[in-house]
Amino acid sequence: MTEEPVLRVTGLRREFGGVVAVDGVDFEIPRGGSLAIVGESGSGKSTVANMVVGLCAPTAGTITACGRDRSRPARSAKERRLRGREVQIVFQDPYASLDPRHCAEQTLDEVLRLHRADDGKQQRQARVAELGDLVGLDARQMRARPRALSGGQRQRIAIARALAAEPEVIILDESVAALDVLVQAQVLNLLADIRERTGVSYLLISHDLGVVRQITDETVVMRRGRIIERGPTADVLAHPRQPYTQVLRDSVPHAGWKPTRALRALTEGAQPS
Ligand SMILES: Nc1ncnc2c1ncn2[C@@H]1O[C@H](COP(=O)(O)OP(=O)(O)OP(=O)(O)O)[C@@H](O)[C@H]1O
Repeated sequence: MTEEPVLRVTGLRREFGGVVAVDGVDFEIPRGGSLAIVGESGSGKSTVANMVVGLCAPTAGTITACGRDRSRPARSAKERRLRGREVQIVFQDPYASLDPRHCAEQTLDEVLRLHRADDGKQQRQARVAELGDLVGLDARQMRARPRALSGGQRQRIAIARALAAEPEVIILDESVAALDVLVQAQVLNLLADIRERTGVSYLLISHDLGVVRQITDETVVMRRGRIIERGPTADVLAHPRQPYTQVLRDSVPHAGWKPTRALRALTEGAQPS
């Protein structure tokens, strides 16, 4: 018997007024797996992420995490807590999502109070130290306010905060997009290492195929709210079947990069040939 996927999404749809942002999206992530959603700006990636984590309700379709349905808003604080142990999200800008008055220790302690209510102060302190170690923050950094830390260090706190709830799935919504290349590489290594050590699954939202290549097993490509291509990440990147995916791949900026005619056609709404 095959194991139940940790996350399954079927027929997902979201409308905003007259705009269909997401239309008939299906995918699943096996336990410990890592799936990327790629696509140009406005293709519906973040709307899918927000529906999975529960920030936005689907117009239609189902979302199941750890075998439990989460397609409709949670009806109680207990249900919200339970869902928080299934799926967490890390956004692009940790500065906006971290409380500027709290150091990492306080931020993590707050999550532990919520999700490990039976633990005493000492157990929580030990767990906070463990989480700091896991994301590579030293004692000084754990006691500093967010504004005294670098972007990479702040993003490590955001990752530790997501891990504190011991979720089965972490959504990484452009989580390394704002970091410079060197720090981005360090955080990507860290994420790969965490997956190996904890068995957590990732749903990675990214427009950067270089990032996708490094930490995902499978990729789906979205265009105008629909999935147009899917497969193992290495195959999708090496042998894209859709012209759109080819254009996405070929337009990854590098030294001396100039937009191709196909990319210009795409951004102007025409079908690339
Ligand atoms: N709250 C909202 N109200 C109205 N329209 C929305 C809302 N959120 C998203 N949309 C629309 O839904 C579509 C998909 O947006 P979404 O943010 O999911 O795309 P994306 O692929 O994540 O883009 P980006 O990479 O730029 O973040 C867009 O046309 C967007 O304008």
